Amino acid sequence: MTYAAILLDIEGTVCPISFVKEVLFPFFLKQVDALCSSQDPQVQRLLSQFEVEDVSGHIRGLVERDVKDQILKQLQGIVWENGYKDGQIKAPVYGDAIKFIKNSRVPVFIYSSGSVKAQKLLFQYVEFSDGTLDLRPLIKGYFDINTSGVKTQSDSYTKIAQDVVIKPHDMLFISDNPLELDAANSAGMQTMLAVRPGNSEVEDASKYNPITNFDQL
Ligand SMILES: CSCCC(=O)C(=O)COP(=O)(O)O
Ligand SMILES: [Mg+2]
Repeated sequence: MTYAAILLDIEGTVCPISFVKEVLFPFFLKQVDALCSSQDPQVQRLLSQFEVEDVSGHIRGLVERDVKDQILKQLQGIVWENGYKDGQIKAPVYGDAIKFIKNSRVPVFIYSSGSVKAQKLLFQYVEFSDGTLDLRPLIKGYFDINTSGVKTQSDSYTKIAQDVVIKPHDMLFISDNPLELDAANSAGMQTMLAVRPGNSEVEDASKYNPITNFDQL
């Protein structure tokens, strides 16, 4: 497989799903009430876009159902920033993914449902030895549902390729989600399935070019 750029999903690909579901989401949920009474203008502007009476209940429901909602994802980025900055959160990026990003001979881009702000925080505070490692200088660009659309639609991948100024076929997208791989494939990208401990089992995984480790690239 030859490619000129690589596009990586986050959850279930470069870090475990359990980090998002058992660390990031609970951290956010604990702050929902404080968030809803925040006087911060950016937070207030985002909250006002939820056209519901029970904003706090609505937000909790979105998190519980793991809805990839643009407003929610921006609010999560704002809340997680405090957790990363005061050392409560460190991102457990897989060792093989760290090694791959460090040694990649092609530019590395990220595409996640998490906001670009949340993505940058995750790569700034990568758990490493007894401290953290900042991988941001090695990441060429970030895409989210706000910049590029939802990850299960092929148009999103067409737009990303246009933004990177590359032919879709010259980009390799790796994700744990076959629906995302189908969408990227329809846009002409090459794809691989990330198979990691704790990921949902994928029917017919062999047809998606599965890898369990970035050393296999
Ligand atoms: C950027 S870290 C937060 C991850 C997140 O909120 C999420 O929904 C994960 O989605 P992904 O597209 O990375 O599978
Ligand atoms: Mg994923």
